Amino acid sequence: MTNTTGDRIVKAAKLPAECETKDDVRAEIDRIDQALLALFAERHGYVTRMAEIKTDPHEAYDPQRIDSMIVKVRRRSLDLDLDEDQAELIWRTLIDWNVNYEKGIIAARRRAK
Ligand SMILES: C=C(O[C@@H]1C=C(C(=O)O)C=C[C@H]1O)C(=O)O
Repeated sequence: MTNTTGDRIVKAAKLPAECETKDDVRAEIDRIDQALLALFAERHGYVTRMAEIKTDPHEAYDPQRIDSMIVKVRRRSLDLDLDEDQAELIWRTLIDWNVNYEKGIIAARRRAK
């Protein structure tokens, strides 16, 4: 299911306005978190593959790629009425972790040679 801008959205069992109790809200949050986790896991598979393709630990940090991603994240947050700073913080935290993850994989592979 996608929205008008072509973004994949998770079908809500209840829309926010239809939630009458805290448990109603939490059930929907849990449903979305489950979908987010699956997407994070899928994304991580590509980050791992990227670590296999890169040959130098210094390649792990790609500032141009990161800057372009943050521009897109902030712009799409605006379109989705999400706080841009919150979105940027989430993505920078994710990317920072991935950079260190990639560095570790690349460095370990080089040591093993
Ligand atoms: C996945 C990559 O490696 C790093 C991790 C990134 C990410 O988690 O999106 C983005 C840039 C890189 O610093 C990449 O170079 O595209």
